[in-house]
Amino acid sequence: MVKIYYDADANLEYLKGKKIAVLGYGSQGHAQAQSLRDSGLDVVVGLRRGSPSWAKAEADGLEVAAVAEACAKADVIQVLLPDEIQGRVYATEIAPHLTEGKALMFSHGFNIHFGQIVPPRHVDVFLVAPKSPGHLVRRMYVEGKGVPGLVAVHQDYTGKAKDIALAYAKGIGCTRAGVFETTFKEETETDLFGEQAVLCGGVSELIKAGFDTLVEAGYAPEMAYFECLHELKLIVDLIYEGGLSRMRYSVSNTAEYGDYMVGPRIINRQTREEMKRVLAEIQNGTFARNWMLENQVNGPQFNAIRKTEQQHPVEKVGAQLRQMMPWLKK
Ligand SMILES: NC(=O)C1=CN([C@@H]2O[C@H](COP(=O)(O)OP(=O)(O)OC[C@H]3O[C@@H](n4cnc5c(N)ncnc54)[C@H](OP(=O)(O)O)[C@@H]3O)[C@@H](O)[C@H]2O)C=CC1
Ligand SMILES: CC[C@](O)(C(C)=O)C(=O)O
Ligand SMILES: [Mg+2]
Ligand SMILES: [Mg+2]
Repeated sequence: MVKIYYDADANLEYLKGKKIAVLGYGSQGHAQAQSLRDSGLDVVVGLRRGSPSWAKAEADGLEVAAVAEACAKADVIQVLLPDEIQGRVYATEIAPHLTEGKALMFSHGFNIHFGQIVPPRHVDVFLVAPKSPGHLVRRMYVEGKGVPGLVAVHQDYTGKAKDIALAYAKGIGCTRAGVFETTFKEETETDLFGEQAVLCGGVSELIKAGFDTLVEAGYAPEMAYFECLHELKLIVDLIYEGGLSRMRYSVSNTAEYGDYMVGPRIINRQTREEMKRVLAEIQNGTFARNWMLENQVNGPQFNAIRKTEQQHPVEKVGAQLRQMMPWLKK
């Protein structure tokens, strides 16, 4: 049975009097740094001098320093830089400051699990991984709620690694929703699988395939956009609140019958076989190797696909339609 920790299991005192360096001020960095600060903890954000993130963090009232400087003064170093550059920044700017008894932490186990970062024995190494995009981590914290999170300890040098990790999870609101104990291996492999097969890769392709099918059959792109993208959020909100059953309770019986008849034709045996192959490539390191190699040559394939995807007609019609819904802008 998986162990779950809530507010009462975590004590912020383990971080009181300690300095926390949050490296990066992107999706997770801005959310975690601000929430830790609002939880009464001492935070410095580590960034590239003069970068857009530096100005943002300063405007949000946070102490900011260059990465090496932040690591030098910190007791706990949270690495919220893009996964693909963590190994390089670790070697040059973080490792020299990992003196005995400090803590090195992550929100994704990629670099530790795939051996891109090998910390010294004399530090704690753990992860606190919110199961949510960063902007919602912050929004939920501000609303007095929280997103679920994962905690895993890779190295416990001080004997206090889990206590410090749970205090950190409390500082960003995760213990309000529940923090689940796991391992770096399990977090890394399930996170990669989820984002590739379902949450990002699976959903994006499903949206485009549905949209293209309707448009190619002569229906208006606006109709196709509402059916295949806009309404998805409303359906997913119902699933999020009460599972598939809640969604199926709320939609019409016609929609529910269509769901049962057609869903398995779209996500069929072949798709499930492919999912198994995708998982195997994550487990045996093929995906990680390809991603690292892609970055060694400055991401030509990644950048080209990103550009093409931004030009897809569903993005063009969506941009126009969302202008009519100004409340979506933020
Ligand atoms: N996105 C998410 O919601 C989630 C992310 N994670 C994990 O969190 C980590 C961070 O991801 P995410 O928040 O998406 O990252 P982002 O890409 O959103 O942000 C990266 C930040 O790092 C800064 N940065 C980039 N290069 C450098 C550098 N060389 N030196 C110093 N700062 C640099 C960027 O600032 P600038 O470019 O302005 O210099 C930016 O502030 C990853 O491990 C990811 O897997 C885990 C759960 C969810
Ligand atoms: C689903 C994508 C994610 O894993 C996340 C927001 O949890 C990520 O890496 O950004
Ligand atoms: Mg994730
Ligand atoms: Mg991820």
